[in-house]
Amino acid sequence: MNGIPFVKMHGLGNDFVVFDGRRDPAVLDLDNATAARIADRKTGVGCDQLIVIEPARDDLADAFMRIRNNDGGEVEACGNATRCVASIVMGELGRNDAIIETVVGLLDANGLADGQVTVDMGQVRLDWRDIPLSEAVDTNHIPLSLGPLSDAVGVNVGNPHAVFFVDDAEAVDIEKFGPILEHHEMFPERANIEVCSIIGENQIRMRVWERGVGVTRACGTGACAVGIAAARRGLTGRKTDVILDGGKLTIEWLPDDHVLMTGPVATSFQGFLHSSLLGAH
Ligand SMILES: N[C@@H](CCC[C@H](N)C(=O)O)C(=O)O
Repeated sequence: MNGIPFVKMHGLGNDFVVFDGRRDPAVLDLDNATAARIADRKTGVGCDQLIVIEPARDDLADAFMRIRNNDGGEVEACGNATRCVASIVMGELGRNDAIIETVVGLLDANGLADGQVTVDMGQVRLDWRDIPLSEAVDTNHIPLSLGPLSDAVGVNVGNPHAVFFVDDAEAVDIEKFGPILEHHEMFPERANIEVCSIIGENQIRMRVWERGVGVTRACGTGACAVGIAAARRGLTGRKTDVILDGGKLTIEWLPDDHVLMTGPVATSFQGFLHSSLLGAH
């Protein structure tokens, strides 16, 4: 078969094209335009994020994971893809644990008996400079309003998130407000936008507009941000179930400020990338 092999995976419908750069060096150092062409659902393979597994840089890590959004831009974190990559690496190692390296650090992953994967997404950052925000404001009450959305909580889980609580998350036109908020001047690196409602004890319904993608069926780092935001506001405890369009993630904000995310991993199919999609590479 011609072309570069990839596997199409997803976490709760948040879908990925996963390449193995350890075996196929042609996928290392993709430029943004090439990544966007591959991720495009009309002209390419189609995915929310394009993932390249690379050799680990750190001796402690089992593999490095590079993450690009659907628009081709490289980003720091992707919770759902980390579970998928961890499941590949754990399979290779014949172990139930793996350390996945990203541009923001080392993430510990553990496979559970029921097939789900837990990832320690690292230390959460809550200072305005770290979200980052463009002004020194209380990140538990960011003064920002648009339509039915106001008073956001800022959380950085490796990547920037703004969480809005509303009475009914289903009623919000996220396609309308998401892109405006993603590009709001308050967020110098743009932001992922979560809209959520408390629907029971330690149960949160969440919808997401992802930076560099749009509406997705799930966002792992977004669910972490929502769990942390709800606990910061005193709306839930530190362990919550977050219900996304694609299903449930369990989030636990630990006393040392690390955040654990637990959820499923799925493989859709294996394919080969047509060389024309790699352009100059
Ligand atoms: N789908 C992801 C997040 C991917 C990156 C995000 N769109 C960003 O730009 O920061 C997840 O599961 O966390």
